Amino acid sequence: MTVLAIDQGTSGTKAIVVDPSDGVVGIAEVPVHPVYLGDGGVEQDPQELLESVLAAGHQALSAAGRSVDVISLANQGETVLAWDPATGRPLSQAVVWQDGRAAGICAELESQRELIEGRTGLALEAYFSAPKLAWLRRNVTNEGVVTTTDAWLLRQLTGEFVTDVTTASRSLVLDLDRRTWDPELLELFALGNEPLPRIVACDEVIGESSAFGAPIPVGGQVVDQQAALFAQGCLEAGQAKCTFGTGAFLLVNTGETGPRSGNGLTTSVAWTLRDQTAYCLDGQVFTVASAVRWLTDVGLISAPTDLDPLSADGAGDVLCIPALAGLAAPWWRGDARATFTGVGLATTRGNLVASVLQGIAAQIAELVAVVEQDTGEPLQLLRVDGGLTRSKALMQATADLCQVPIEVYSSPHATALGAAAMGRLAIDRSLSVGDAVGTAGISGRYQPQWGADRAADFLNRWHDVAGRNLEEKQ
Ligand SMILES: O=P(O)(O)OC[C@H](O)CO
Repeated sequence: MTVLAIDQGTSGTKAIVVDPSDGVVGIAEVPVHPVYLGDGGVEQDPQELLESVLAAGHQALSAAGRSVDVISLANQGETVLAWDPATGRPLSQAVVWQDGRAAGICAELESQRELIEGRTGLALEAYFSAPKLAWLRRNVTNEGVVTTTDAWLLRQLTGEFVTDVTTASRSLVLDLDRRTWDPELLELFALGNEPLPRIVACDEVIGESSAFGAPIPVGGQVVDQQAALFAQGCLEAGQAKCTFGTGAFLLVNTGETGPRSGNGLTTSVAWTLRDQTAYCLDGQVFTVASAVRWLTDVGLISAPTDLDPLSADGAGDVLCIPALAGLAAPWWRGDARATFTGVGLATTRGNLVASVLQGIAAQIAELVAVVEQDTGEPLQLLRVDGGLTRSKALMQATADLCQVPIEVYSSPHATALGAAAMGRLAIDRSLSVGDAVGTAGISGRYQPQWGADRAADFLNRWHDVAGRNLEEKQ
């Protein structure tokens, strides 16, 4: 069964054609261009998203030179828009997951925090989709429907009005244990009268698409992070992956139950496959490739390939909290901003670059510590994927500060491969979940080179600076 898997991400859309015996036989990538507004807004042009999906799909298919049996779609998770259900025409810009403008809507619901967080497993934060949907209704339009981008793209491809259960679990209006829309929460966000997409499993065939020629079934729909967790073969409780993309996203499989984190992580549906649901705990670093793009924009590096040579001499006395778009789990301070401390006349460009990489790794180490607290088990191994795993300096800093061995996934297409495996499960009911994923190849390993004391000392100092930074903002 050959699959066209499309990974519609924040900075681009990737499409791959995967054949079970020949592997990836066609690849195409089309960039998309988020616009960073001064007020914390981050928007995308929905038409650009759709065109990128169509262009990447067509290009991958023509590179592969063969037909496919199913089309799969991984999506950004929390990016939303308003659109006309009759025509599919967008009625707003897409409001991107990094957009902080719905923070006021969350603040208004402060007294309901416990109820919302307990029922959804999430944090009452503008990052998730329902506050953004409410923001669109209040500030942009009362017309049409408001949904996450997957529901709109799937409508464009198939004519169906659906979202998958993993995407719904990133909304703040899903009852996580029942996996149904929650009327009480919808009322709280003033979304009670909105038509909502039907929630489907990740391995459901939702319809057919003629967007790429002859009609092809569409099945295998999932949030991009969950797709990568699946591709990395994290099928057992306790197995974890971190994807280094626009942000970094650490997910740990928790098995058939969705335990609520007492420590600031969030809980989502990892997938529903073969009528079985798996859950995951997840923590986020909002800016990783975004931080590297910022380093490029301000002229500290000319391209991501400069990261390793420039940071070779280390950060010196410089400590960086790279909170360029706020701090996510476990702090949940969207208002935080980046700081550099310890900068002196002898500080070099390389010290600043190294401090940003260390700051990213420190945030991941904070997440690992919370995962260990929540699960009561030390993490044995962290599997990683995503473009920035090419930075050996960043991977080594992550191994050093997390004090965990790291294995780098051998393919640069983890997310698309995860969606493709779900697509195969959708059209081949005899295929098992384990056989659909196969064995993850490893292209690199990193062992911690720092001792535990050195890592703890660094993290204590880093944590103090982060804490002072947050106090000053209060
Ligand atoms: O577009 P990516 O790959 O950076 O991932 C987006 C995240 O899933 C947002 O939560």
